[in-house]
Amino acid sequence: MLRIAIPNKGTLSAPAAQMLRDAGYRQRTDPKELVCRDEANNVEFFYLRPRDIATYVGSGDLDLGVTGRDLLVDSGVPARELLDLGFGGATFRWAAPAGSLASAEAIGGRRIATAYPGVVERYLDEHDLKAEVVRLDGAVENAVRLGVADLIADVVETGTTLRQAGLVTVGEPIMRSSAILIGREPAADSGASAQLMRRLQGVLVARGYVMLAYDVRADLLESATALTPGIESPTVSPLHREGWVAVQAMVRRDDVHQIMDELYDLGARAILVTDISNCRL
Ligand SMILES: Nc1ncnc2c1ncn2[C@@H]1O[C@H](COP(=O)(O)OP(=O)(O)OP(=O)(O)O)[C@@H](O)[C@H]1O
Ligand SMILES: O=P(O)(O)OC[C@H]1O[C@H](OP(=O)(O)OP(=O)(O)O)[C@H](O)[C@@H]1O
Ligand SMILES: [Mg+2]
Repeated sequence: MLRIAIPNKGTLSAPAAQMLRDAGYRQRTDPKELVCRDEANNVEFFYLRPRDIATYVGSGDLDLGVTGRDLLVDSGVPARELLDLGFGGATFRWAAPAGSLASAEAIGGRRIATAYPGVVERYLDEHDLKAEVVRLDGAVENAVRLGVADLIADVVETGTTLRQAGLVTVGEPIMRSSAILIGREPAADSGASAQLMRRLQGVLVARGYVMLAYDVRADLLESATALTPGIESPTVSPLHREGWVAVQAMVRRDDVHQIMDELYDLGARAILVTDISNCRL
């Protein structure tokens, strides 16, 4: 049975469970449950703190896990990223009181508060810088005004927490994070984990694409399919009406309105958009 770690609470917990449900897996119904067996799919889910997930996967005690890229890097364990899951996006950044730090190069010799010492130390090593790392558990934005640090390194999503603490970001992001599926290094080559990956990829495609269908005059088909080339190739079927064809193709959800406008201007009609609930490409 495949054993998978899922965040039990926090930012990544609900979207991770939803993505697994969308991929056809059973998930816990009570947030207090810490284990959920999905007999039909031969998978067992363990609900753990997101920060601990890389530890369990790196040690080989669990096969796969869902965590943040920043948390995987911070842990330093021998687990690797298998798939970007497309949610939980955030940047990890330096921040300090406005005007107190000219650039990221100026962090040398300062005191840095963070809940991610592994990420900060990796940056310091790579940039040949020395600084004091003050390890905190959370609410790191308070550290500067309370005097324990000169700057912080933390997760920034909307920037609201930084602004409220009177801090501004300094330099480029240290890293860009999102929720990822992680596995052991070297990879455990199991059919069940390949199946899970295919299912999750199916959900990602279904979320990113829609199915577009329209009717168009046959002499305009080449121009129309240039706008909707699909992933492999568009499906073209004859219509009862002489000289017209029906076309079906997947298009990126973000582009669909622009493409519909262009198809309409070209002369296509009966343009319909349908959500894809899942797929295997
Ligand atoms: N707005 C956000 N705040 C915090 N983490 C976020 C945010 N958006 C995405 N993430 C990601 O979520 C993960 C951290 O998850 P979570 O917030 O559950 O952990 P935590 O801060 O250690 O736990 P908690 O806040 O529940 O004590 C990281 O990978 C981080 O990049
Ligand atoms: O840019 P924002 O949208 O404001 O989000 C980022 C903030 O949210 C998280 O804190 P969380 O609420 O998880 O508390 P914590 O610091 O105790 O982990 C993170 O640590 C930042 O403080
Ligand atoms: Mg948090």
